Amino acid sequence: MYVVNSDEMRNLDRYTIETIGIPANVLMENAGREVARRIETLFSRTVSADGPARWVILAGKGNNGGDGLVIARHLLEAGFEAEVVYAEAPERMASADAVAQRRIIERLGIPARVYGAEPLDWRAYDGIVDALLGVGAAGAPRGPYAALIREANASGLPIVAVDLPSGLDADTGAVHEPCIRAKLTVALAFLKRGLMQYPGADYAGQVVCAPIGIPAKLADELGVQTYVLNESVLRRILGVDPAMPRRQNTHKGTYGHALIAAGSRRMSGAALLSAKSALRAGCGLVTLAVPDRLLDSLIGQIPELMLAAVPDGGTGEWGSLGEGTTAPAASHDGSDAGPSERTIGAAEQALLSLAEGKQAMLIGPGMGRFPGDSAWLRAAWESVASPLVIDADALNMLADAQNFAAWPRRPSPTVLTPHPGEMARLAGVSTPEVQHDRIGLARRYAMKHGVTLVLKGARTVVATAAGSVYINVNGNPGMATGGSGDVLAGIIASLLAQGFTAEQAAGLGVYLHGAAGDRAQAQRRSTGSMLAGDIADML
Ligand SMILES: NC(=O)C1=CN([C@@H]2O[C@H](COP(=O)(O)OP(=O)(O)OC[C@H]3O[C@@H](n4cnc5c(N)ncnc54)[C@H](O)[C@@H]3O)[C@@H](O)[C@H]2O)[C@H](O)CC1
Ligand SMILES: [K+]
Repeated sequence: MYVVNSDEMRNLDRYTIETIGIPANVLMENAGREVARRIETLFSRTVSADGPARWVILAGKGNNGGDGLVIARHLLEAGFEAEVVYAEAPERMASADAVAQRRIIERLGIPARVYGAEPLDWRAYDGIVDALLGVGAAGAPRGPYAALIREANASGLPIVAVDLPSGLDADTGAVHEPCIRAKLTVALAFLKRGLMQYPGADYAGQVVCAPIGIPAKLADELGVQTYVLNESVLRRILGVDPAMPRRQNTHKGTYGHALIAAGSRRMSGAALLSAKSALRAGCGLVTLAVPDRLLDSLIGQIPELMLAAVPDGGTGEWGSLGEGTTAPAASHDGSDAGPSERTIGAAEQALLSLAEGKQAMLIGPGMGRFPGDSAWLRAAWESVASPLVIDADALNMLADAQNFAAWPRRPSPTVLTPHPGEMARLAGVSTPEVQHDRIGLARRYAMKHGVTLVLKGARTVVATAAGSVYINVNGNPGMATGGSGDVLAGIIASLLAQGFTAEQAAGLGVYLHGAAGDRAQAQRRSTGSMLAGDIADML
């Protein structure tokens, strides 16, 4: 359930060896035996009645290679044939523990050779163990490492990666050229971040985590704050029950009232999707505030929903503020604020008074952009007392606000739910830069701005202001469809209205959203035909 980066793994490793006193060679033995055991369970020991399956172990010069040598020994013991191919001359083994393993291999007479002397005949093998590079790798695989990776990938044989596929960046999930394409990756002691984000997750194949004797509680003690978002983490780390049981003696007021400011003439459906999802996620009441002209068209579409009209000058758009009062603008930095004062429109006043007495507010789905919107958002940012979810167009208002970093911290929770494009605008980087290190970027942004950040996309990342990160692993590509984000934003607002903290609401919300998406896929038996409304219906 813990996910570590390479620095954290090195610290855990060192602490276990030096402070706890478990010898490094014991960890290496455990690692090799655990990987061998997985191979024994998943792959046949025999190719025919009279011949054992033959595996080749590609061994690098570090401890990852040392693990590989232990694997060779255990595979032989289990009835496989095993052969070692060193990436570099064995005299160049970099660690004392790997050297010790090499001597054992030599004494046992296990066949071994150095890559490059003569061409490898890959047809002689039934499987490959990738023990070339582990968490000690730096940059793209070089020299014989790169050549071996290319040949292994081209062989078509099943590859089992030790700790992580060689060529994968353990910290980000970015892949170097070349990178092992594994069928199975056995992560040692803890999952590495790179295995949990794309494209790394694709190269890792099936991922299992094997215990090697490093006590899990050390991760907590050494400050690891990154987790896989599964039921056990929801319960034990976030302190929520995903079944959301209710006490008998409760009423709708117990579950909070959410206000959703959303929709415009061309995107009223986004507002309905958010509102429906908020209701389905369990809050007691939901009020949807829309530009006045839209209101009639929404009546009766969701009977449980309450509607509120915001003055729009007959346009059906936000921001047609109409007659307003004047407020000092000294604290406002929005690009449209006047030098000394700013007009508060009737729409803004209507919305702020609607927000009073609500337990959560969502701003953004289908809202569109309008002149002065960044300053408008800042007014909500400062005036709305309840927890706030900022989604979709409202995120772009935030991105366009001058000096968002200097906005005051909100006293109540704030959740931002960008997709990678919106995240790029918020952070002032390109979308590929966001995708290159989603966990790192999300965490830095959340900590810098004191918000809870939900960076959407396959393997959604939830990052908190305190530096915790949750990586979601459920959901499916059917959820890559218009309106899916509106559903998520509605769920999170609903959970906030019910009194969950921002961290709980974002984590549980992302998990429930993915679980509902998986149910929708199961019911439709297809990802292509899934609609966002199906996700809302499956909540
Ligand atoms: N989790 C644990 O506590 C244990 C992990 N084990 C295994 O050890 C590796 C990490 O071992 P380390 O020696 O630190 O590094 P590597 O084996 O990953 O390789 C480093 C080695 O390779 C050279 N090198 C680095 N980058 C490149 C490159 N781009 N191209 C070519 N060569 C490169 C570098 O010079 C080093 O010599 C961990 O993943 C586990 O598999 C322990 O066995 C048990 C305890
Ligand atoms: K490896």
